[in-house]
Amino acid sequence: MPNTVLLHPAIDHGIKRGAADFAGGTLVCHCIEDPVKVEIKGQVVHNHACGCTKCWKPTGAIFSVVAVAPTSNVSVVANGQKLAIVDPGATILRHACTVCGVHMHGPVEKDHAFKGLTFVHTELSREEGWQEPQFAAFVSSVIEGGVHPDRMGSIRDRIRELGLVPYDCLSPPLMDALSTFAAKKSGVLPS
Ligand SMILES: N[C@@H](CCC(=O)N[C@@H](CS)C(=O)NCC(=O)O)C(=O)O
Ligand SMILES: [Zn+2]
Ligand SMILES: [Zn+2]
Repeated sequence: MPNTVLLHPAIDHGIKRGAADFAGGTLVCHCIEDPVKVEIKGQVVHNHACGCTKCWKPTGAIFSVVAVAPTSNVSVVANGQKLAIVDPGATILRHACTVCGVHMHGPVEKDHAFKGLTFVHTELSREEGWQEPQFAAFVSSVIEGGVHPDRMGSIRDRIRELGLVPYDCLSPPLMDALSTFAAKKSGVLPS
């Protein structure tokens, strides 16, 4: 029987490769009137599916698709007065539209391996050529979002079928970056 598990509309029909020379684009929230717009200069990196409960997902999706861009490449260009920070205590300062609920940009500003990067959802842009998702992160966390644990086998099978590796935290290079940051901070590694 074919695997009919739906993860996220941007990947459910197969993953489309991004363009190497992509110039960037504009994210637009779901408001019909006065939408918030966020401009990203250049390509994103580390695009991935995320199963955690904190990342924004379109209606019906069990995964988020989220990437990062250098914060200096990200600017709010319209209706920024509608944005509010979802959780000021979180590492990722997710700025959501207070009318439609869509998360528009999430900078990391505290002392952290990802400081200087902003988390963004490229599906909010009409431009084509954004980097495609590279892996699936926080897969087990979809259970915390309400997915029955019995579905995890077919969910991981579908992720692999799409050509992604399912991880229950971040990918090994990103986990290594977090641990390298911690080791430098504690003095175990020279900084
Ligand atoms: N199991 C937790 C995991 C949350 C989590 O750690 N999310 C990751 C991936 S986005 C993270 O780095 N969060 C930092 C933050 O939310 O600021 C959940 O699903 O709520
Ligand atoms: Zn909105
Ligand atoms: Zn997440």
